[in-house]
Amino acid sequence: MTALNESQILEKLQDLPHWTFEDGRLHRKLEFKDFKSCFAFMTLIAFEAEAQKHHPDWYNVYNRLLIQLSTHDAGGITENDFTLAHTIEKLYG
Ligand SMILES: C[C@H](O)[C@H](O)[C@H]1CNC2=NC(N)=NC(=O)C2=N1
Repeated sequence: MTALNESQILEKLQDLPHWTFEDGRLHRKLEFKDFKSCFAFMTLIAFEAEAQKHHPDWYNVYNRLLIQLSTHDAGGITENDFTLAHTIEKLYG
């Protein structure tokens, strides 16, 4: 899958108002009630990531989660990142 250029990325981000494009990755910060609900959500994403064969880079501190999406194989952002980002938004509700 080919990497999208910056204007394509910014256009697609219009549909993802909580996401930003930083340091070559799509970023989303999420906050939960506590660690348990955060980790439960990470588990949901993990199963979706397996199904999509596309996996997030992420960083968790207690109830906070930073998700950073990119396509390692393409060295940039691809449709796969946007598909996973939309899945994450849907699951977060
Ligand atoms: C073979 C396997 O599908 C690939 O290595 C997948 C796995 N998950 C992946 N996830 C992400 N974020 N980028 C990739 O390039 C990638 N490649």
